[in-house]
Amino acid sequence: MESIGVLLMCPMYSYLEQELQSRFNLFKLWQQPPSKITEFLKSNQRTIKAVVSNARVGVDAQLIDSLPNLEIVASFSVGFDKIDLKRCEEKGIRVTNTPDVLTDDVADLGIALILAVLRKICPCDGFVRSGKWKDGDFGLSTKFSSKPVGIVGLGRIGSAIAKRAQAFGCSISYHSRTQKPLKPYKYYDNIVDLAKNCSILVVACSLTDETRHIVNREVIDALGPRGILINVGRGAHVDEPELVSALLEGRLAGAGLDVYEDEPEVPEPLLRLDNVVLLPHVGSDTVETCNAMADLVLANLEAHFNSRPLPTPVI
Ligand SMILES: O=CC(=O)O
Repeated sequence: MESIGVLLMCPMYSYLEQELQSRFNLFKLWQQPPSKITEFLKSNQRTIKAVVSNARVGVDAQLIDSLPNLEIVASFSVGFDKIDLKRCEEKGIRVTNTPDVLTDDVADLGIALILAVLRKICPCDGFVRSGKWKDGDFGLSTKFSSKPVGIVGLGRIGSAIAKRAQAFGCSISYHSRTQKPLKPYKYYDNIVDLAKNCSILVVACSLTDETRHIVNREVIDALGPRGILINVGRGAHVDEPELVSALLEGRLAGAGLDVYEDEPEVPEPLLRLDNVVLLPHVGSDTVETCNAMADLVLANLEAHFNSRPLPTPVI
């Protein structure tokens, strides 16, 4: 394996980097000066047979075209919306991701965001630290248990969020492309109707052309001034300027966001709102899960180069 060239797109979890380094001929793209990247790719194009990407960086058609011996793209992420799947398919390049191992963490964080927004965890923490508690009580927040929760996308992560929210006594409904006959939750074929009928809307679907900006002004207005929006999917699921104006105008009660349209940029007005909880895209970032994701990336590469079936193929 030491002779197989693997191109790592950006700095990643150190354990993964070390293991790739010890098993393959590892190239680190970000260590090349931008003006030298074309030359670097040209001089190593014969050796590089695999690319390791992640949710933030992906792999575009230009890079794929510049690596004629590329056989596999292994993403250190469950989402593959930044990988040009069409180009990979055209060229017979395999693509893998890291599903299942991160489901619990992302679902846990979804629930944490709901609780943080409704129970005002961050402002409460600030209240204690600033010493304001000595001047009086904090005030009231909003109950989570038994609230109606609407989930956009009832895949692995959406289902795990549903299960957790059920344990809080919440009624669960969902919107997805097709109804899931085995799921005991109310289905809406229209996201606006889902938003009208819940007070917590959680986005947990994958990003596709159909789900880009699926949460638009109409959906936000259907959720209404007592509703909150939670996004653990992708920033581009939400029309961000519409979300910002709804929050500023009081047309939405709050939001808990782990993802943004233009990461790491976060719309500036959100930084001043205390009914919004902002996380830096850390849904799966626990030691346990990152170890498991790294092992899955390595297992996919090893399987591919030993002509075994891929553990978690996308294509
Ligand atoms: O966003 C994170 C992932 O896709 O794994």
